[in-house]
Amino acid sequence: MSMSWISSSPFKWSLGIHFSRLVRLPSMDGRVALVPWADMLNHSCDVDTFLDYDNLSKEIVFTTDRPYQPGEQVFISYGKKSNGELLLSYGFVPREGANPCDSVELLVSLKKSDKSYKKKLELLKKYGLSG
Ligand SMILES: C[S@@+](CC[C@H](N)C(=O)[O-])C[C@H]1O[C@@H](n2cnc3c(N)ncnc32)[C@H](O)[C@@H]1O
Repeated sequence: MSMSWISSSPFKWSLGIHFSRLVRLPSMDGRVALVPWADMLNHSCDVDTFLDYDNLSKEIVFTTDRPYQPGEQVFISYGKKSNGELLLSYGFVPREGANPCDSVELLVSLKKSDKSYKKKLELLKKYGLSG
């Protein structure tokens, strides 16, 4: 299918808007929405605030984990994501040590020709590290 009717700049802009501003709604099976006022909220690893769809009021509701003072910046959690996930999805990384959810994925491969193949495989399975 030809995509020549889409010029690349508006397309990239739309993708950027979509990926940096969409909100996942837990009570709607993780469906996503663009919520105009919510796109101003920055992420903090220290808060447990979230947005969700309220079926009773038919509104998007913002729930905070504590009271806020007038003028104080209100943060939201974009989810328990590693620094790599935050960088790829939102283009920023929390300062060093600020993200308790940071993790690194390690891919371990095992060759069948390895003389300890069986033993290593057993151990990987035992500790839930085998795919
Ligand atoms: C939903 S928007 C948040 C509002 C945005 N800061 C603004 O000025 O409109 C998401 C973007 O805000 C920025 N952002 C959010 N939280 C941040 C943080 N803790 N540190 C640095 N940049 C952050 C990132 O560029 C991210 O892609």
